Amino acid sequence: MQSTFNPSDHPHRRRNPMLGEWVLVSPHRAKRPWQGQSEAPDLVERPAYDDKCYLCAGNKRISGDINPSYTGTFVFQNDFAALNEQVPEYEDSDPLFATVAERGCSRVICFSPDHGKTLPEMNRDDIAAVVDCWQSQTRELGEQYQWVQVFENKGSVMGCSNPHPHGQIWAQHSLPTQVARKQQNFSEYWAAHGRNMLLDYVERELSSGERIVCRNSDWVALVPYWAAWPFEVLLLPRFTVSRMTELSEAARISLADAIQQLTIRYDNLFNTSFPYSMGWHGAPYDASDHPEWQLHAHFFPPLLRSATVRKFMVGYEMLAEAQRDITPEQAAQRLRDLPAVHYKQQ
Ligand SMILES: O=C1CCN([C@@H]2O[C@H](COP(=O)(O)O)[C@@H](O)[C@H]2O)C(=O)N1
Repeated sequence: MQSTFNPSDHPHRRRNPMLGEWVLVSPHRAKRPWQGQSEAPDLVERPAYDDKCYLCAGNKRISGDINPSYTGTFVFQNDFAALNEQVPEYEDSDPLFATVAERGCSRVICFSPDHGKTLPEMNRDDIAAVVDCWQSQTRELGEQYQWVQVFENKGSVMGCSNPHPHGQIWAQHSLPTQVARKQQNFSEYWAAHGRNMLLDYVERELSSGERIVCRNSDWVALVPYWAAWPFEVLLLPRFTVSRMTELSEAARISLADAIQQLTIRYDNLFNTSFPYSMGWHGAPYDASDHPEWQLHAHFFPPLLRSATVRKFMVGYEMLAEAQRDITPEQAAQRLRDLPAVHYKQQ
């Protein structure tokens, strides 16, 4: 047995300080042969307009509403909303069957009228228009709700029900489970150290460099030390900002650049439209300033070793804790070394 511990060879656990959870890292497992399920690579070239698409400009949605001939982003109320306002008050604090009525809203944001262009294929100004829309929607909904969840499910393998590039915005009165847990851990870190956890973390990562994927003057995309998904990325600001609504125009433009750099690398990893679920977390919309919070985005991609082999969070991960094969450092290196030009433009 090797006398000294080597994190690139030896199984070990890493702790996620945002969620207070551990991840099992088993570096040697990445070498095992794969004879399981293969995902069909997404090599489909989509047209700029599809007359059967419910999200395309000018088309009729399932509700019978006609989409406007939009030329930028387009936001509509989800016709199958998971949350709505017409809910009577109800709360039962039974220790085994606690229940509370929840009110909110669900919206869909079409990134652009182009049915075939995902974020990595859009130009930076059009990505900045998506960022502006995230900000304006969050500002509007943050007036009424404590929590606004901006997210995108990209690719059919992520359960995305419509290929037209889009995201969703759900807003609600309660703090969802993951957010409440972050609130607790950020507050405890602030109380113990008098500093902001993610500002400390981003400084440590920038000085180490080994998990950085790409960066610009305002933002850094990195594979977090405690990443669970193989090519999971945390997108962090290098400046103090606790909510999406506080981003200046310059910070929104540099964010569009960071998103473009990251998602191009993602597509270049396996020369396919790289599936992921992504979303933003920032301070809740309540009366506090929340100096313990930093705005940040998570990218959770399922692919593991090719356009057709994905990681499954099943078995051990459902019963014990998240587990990964390649280390975060190896994943970051793979992404960092990829070309900055999209494979379709090469
Ligand atoms: O006519 C439609 C089609 C899809 N939708 C909504 O668009 C959303 C697409 O998002 P997903 O691809 O992430 O499922 C989905 O939640 C679905 O309910 C409408 O609201 N109206």
